[in-house]
Amino acid sequence: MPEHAETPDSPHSAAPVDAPVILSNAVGSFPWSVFAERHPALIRKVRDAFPYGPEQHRALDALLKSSTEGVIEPLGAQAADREQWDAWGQEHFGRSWFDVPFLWAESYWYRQLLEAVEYFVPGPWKGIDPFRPFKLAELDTPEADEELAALDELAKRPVEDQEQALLHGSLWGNRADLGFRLAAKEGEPTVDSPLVANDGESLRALFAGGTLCLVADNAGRELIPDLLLIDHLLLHHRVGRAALHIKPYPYYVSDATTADVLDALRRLAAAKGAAADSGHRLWSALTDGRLVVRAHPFSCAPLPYADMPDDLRQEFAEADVTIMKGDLNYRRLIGDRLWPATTPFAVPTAYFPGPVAALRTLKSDVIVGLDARTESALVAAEDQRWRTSGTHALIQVRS
Ligand SMILES: O=P(O)(O)OC[C@@]1(O)O[C@H](CO)[C@@H](O)[C@@H]1O
Repeated sequence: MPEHAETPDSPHSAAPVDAPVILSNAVGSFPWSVFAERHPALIRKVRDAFPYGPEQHRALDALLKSSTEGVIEPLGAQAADREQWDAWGQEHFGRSWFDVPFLWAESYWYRQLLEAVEYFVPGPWKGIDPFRPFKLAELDTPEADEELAALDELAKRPVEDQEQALLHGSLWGNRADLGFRLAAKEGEPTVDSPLVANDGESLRALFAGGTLCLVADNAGRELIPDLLLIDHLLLHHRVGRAALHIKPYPYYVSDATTADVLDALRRLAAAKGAAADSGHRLWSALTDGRLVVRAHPFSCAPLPYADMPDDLRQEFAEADVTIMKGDLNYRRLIGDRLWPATTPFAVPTAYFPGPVAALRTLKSDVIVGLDARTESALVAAEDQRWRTSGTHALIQVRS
């Protein structure tokens, strides 16, 4: 068993339980680097982006110290979601951040970051998203302009080709979330390599005029292609209705919230040509209810989807297909465990209440559904770096 994993299962987990849960305590491992390197860099970035007062700086200092060399503390008694977090994992309080499940620890770290900047505290900073400047900056780049302008050419191609291109746009839009970029070396990642698993055709076969749930990941240059894909599917009656699941509050740096959806829609509507047309159609779809935005509290839970509450389970059960975007949703979908990479995708997703697809670039150790040849070729070329480099991607489906 790898050093940074443990077999005892979380008391919450209803998922198959054979594979060890990932921890962060092996120095030099990917999860270790998130706590030891990525989080301190993120705190620096957030401090630089806002003129926070002395109390907030002190709280950020305390979080940095606790999460690198201290232990996990409960939320303050005044926090409205304290009971919720106790229920989600009070057994982890008092332990080192590195010694509890990586998924739980990372989620709770983001909750504590919001506490430090007073995001939930009544007062002037309430509701100020510490990541918003970075998300907005992404929408205002020459690359974003080019991507939107390319839609005019795409609109001239056959509808099938458009769908294929928009699906891949949504997939590769996941490549560079801000947390990832904080860790990546200059210029990385750049290549769209062949997919390591590609169930794209099976996914497209599930677009049969019913309901799509798209569980979004990052704002900015990932959310825009997600919205363009939804617009295309609605326009061509490939789906009749879409539910876009976003986060109820800022999370994992660049994860999309309602405010980010609105920024993306405004960005589209203010563009020219086909991009603006999409923006206006999406606006109408929201107005007439063909597109709904959902911000379920479980979207920010530190747990796998195997533990989802009944109302969410019901919603996914009623969809023709649920698309899970991104790396974190993948970890939550299959469980943040060191599965053998050749485990069939259908095994850890067997609990999911309806057809489910993952669109993900590979940015953490977790993976299933590879054929043995693909895994050997990746290992021969890159040792284990392919798991976390963000240069590989997959589409996996369980119908
Ligand atoms: O979910 P996303 O945006 O694709 O990726 C999130 C991520 O950058 O954050 C986690 C580590 O901090 C990993 O799951 C992954 O590397």
